[in-house]
Amino acid sequence: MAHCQHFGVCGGCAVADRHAIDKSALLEGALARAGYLDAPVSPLVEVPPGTRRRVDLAATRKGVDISLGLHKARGAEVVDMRECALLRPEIVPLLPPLRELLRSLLAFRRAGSVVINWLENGPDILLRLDAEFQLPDRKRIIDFAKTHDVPRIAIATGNADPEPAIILRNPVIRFAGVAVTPPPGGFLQASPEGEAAIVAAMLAGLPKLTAKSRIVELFAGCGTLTFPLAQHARVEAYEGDMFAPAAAEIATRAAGLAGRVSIARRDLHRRPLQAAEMAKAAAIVLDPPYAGAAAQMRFIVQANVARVIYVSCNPEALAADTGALRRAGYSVLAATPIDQFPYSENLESVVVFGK
Ligand SMILES: C[S@@+](CC[C@H](N)C(=O)[O-])C[C@H]1O[C@@H](n2cnc3c(N)ncnc32)[C@H](O)[C@@H]1O
Repeated sequence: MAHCQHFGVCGGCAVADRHAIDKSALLEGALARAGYLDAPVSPLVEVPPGTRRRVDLAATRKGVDISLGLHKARGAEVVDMRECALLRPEIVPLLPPLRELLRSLLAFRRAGSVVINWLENGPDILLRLDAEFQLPDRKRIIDFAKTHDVPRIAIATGNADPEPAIILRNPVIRFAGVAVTPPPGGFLQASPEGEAAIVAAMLAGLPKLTAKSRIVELFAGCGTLTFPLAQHARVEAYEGDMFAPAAAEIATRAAGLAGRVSIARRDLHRRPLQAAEMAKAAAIVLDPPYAGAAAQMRFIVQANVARVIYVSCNPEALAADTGALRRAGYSVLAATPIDQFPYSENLESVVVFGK
């Protein structure tokens, strides 16, 4: 029996047995391709199913039929999600009323998406649809939020920036005790358990620090790693998203950390941080998007900082990016594979480089 009725059709899961993919071998292979043949790879950290708090669902309308779910493994069609072994259990029961809401919206013609981030005080929802939201739409969305106790529903048409349609209360997530209100649909690690494993491996990889130590963090999102790092050193963080740095900045001030954490918006592909800007840091932590950090790596190598911690969600990008570290004389001090995406070929990992 497969773990889900949609298995084999839905693109969310590639295998029926999570252990069918050797994730430690994926990390070993990536590091070998970067030239690290005997890297010390730790045992796999398994993240339990039923813990995923973030999902980006596709929605389609064909006549009166609304489909809301993930795309098929092969093909663009949407598999109408009735169950999911990976999502936290509160999310799937929200889908039938969400389908009804979508059916009623004039802003939904043919295709859209629904991002759900399940935060500390409930689901934070972003509806991205293909027509303008009308007054009746807004009223229905407000009713939905009240009926289902949804802290915030934001809306966007096409590629426009999201705007909140209703905020019942500020949606909140805490990183190392610091309360952050992420932007609508903002990036979060997929599960609290995966996040905790990433943070633990990252903190274990820090060098000895003093009160004056400074850590440079690249691709910081809205502070998932920033605030845990700030418990150990001053952190200078950079992030390219339009809204996430402001969310982290507001949280920084509210937590009284303004002297310890700075977060700036910067497109690190177009305007990578230069070597001189990272020099004298005690460590560089980077957590790039799936495509990796190609433009940034040359300057990290030039900065010649003794410790580089690379958090990766894509072994291919990890392999491509870190060959330059090996050629510059860095060794792998620790490598932790984290199965944050069970039943899929994706792998999260934290690799600590030192010289
Ligand atoms: C894997 S996420 C990590 C975010 C954060 N470290 C966390 O754990 O939540 C990658 C981040 O890189 C950001 N990003 C993508 N392209 C970027 C670019 N060109 N410059 C800077 N940041 C970028 C994304 O917005 C996202 O926040």
